[in-house]
Amino acid sequence: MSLLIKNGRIITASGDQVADILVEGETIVAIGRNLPAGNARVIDASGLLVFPGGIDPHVHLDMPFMGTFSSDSYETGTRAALHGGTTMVIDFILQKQGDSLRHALEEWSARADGTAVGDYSFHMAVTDFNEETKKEIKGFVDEEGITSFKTFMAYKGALMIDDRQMVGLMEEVKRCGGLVTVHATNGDMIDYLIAKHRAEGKLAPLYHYLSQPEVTEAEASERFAAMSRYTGCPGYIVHLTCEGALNAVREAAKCNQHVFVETCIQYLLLDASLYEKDFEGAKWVMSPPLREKKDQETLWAGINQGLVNVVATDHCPFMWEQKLMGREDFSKIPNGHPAIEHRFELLFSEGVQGGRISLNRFVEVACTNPAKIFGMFPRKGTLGIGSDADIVLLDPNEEHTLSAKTHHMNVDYSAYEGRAVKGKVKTVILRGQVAIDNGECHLKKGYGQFIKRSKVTDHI
Ligand SMILES: NC(=O)NCCC(=O)O
Ligand SMILES: [Zn+2]
Ligand SMILES: [Zn+2]
Repeated sequence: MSLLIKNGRIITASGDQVADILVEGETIVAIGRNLPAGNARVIDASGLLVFPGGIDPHVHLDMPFMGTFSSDSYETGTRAALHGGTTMVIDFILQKQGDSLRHALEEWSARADGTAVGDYSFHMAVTDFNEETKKEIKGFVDEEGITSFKTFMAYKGALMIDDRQMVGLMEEVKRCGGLVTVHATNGDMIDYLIAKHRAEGKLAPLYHYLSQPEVTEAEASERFAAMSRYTGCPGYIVHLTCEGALNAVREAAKCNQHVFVETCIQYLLLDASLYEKDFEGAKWVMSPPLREKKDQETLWAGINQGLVNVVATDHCPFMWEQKLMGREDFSKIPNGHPAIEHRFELLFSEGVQGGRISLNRFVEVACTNPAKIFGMFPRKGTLGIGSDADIVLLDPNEEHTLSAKTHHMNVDYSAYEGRAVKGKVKTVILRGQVAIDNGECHLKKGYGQFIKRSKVTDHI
């Protein structure tokens, strides 16, 4: 099937032009003025912005975590993502401590294969690095197209690895041509503070926040950057939230290191005052927690300074019933919040319409950098001849309000209830197929493809 998208304002990380895009099958074959339609279905994009499909490289779908599962499946999560202009996500496989990486891959593939509506890939989370795990890394990079390895410096006793394992993993990942990503907070310090608050009977969601002060993130980010510098392994810090942690990266950048930074939409827009709402604060219990207004300013500036490379979501939704598991004890509230559907529009509304970032910068952090850093560019993350036809048409002037009553995520509350947004995704195309049009999804469960990624050494 052919598609001709006519007269849209096409925005890439470096371009801005009014033109047409011709799609044949799954691929963009021409971009120019007054392209002939031939037999193609014509989509009029006059007055609309035309972006590459959004890529959210940090989501948790159907994930076993804290005694329950995140509530969006690959079907509901990727469909909701498409509604909001995100055509591809990268999820996390979690190795069980004492078990193999391969086994975890099989378990995750069984949940995702044939169910995703949008495209997806996996990061491999290494929670137990040993001689056996070490032997598996090369096969993931060379054969599976899974080239990024996630680590946790927190969640002590569950997912956390120590520095000995981190350095060993980094050496092996560098040798194989991959990238190590990290949840960078000091797990021992947090473990101590959680125990202290519980012993003092301080059990409300507010104490989740007070158990993870800024210093826990700044210290771990600095330590991670030092280990990345020593081993020469490219690093990527996920969900960075605060000034102290970004300053650690600023120092690392002076050494010309590859330490990439991701923040998430919630850390740009929401702040820790939400934890003062008694148990309702559980809606925003996530790790790291929301921070202060001054951190939001630092993160927006970090985007413009090129220090913050990616804006993701860390989408990890739980039903209110699941959040109630921590009614009597903040440490039992499943960590995470729902956002996969809203990242693209919120970043456009608050970032571009709010005058904080340019249109090109918007595309860079929401589409292009995730594709480049994770080895999918230029197939994904841009609008170019030969790229996958993953295309978003957005009306910059349409205003709407976010609500659990209208969202498509499988979760019964909205972390952004009542929030006004200026800019609405109207049409989404995924690999040449119209996925979303006027609020309706036209793709079936199983259309989403697993996307193999290239070695990091091929593109850094
Ligand atoms: N972030 C969060 O609170 N939940 C998901 C797991 C993680 O990314 O740490
Ligand atoms: Zn994390
Ligand atoms: Zn996460």
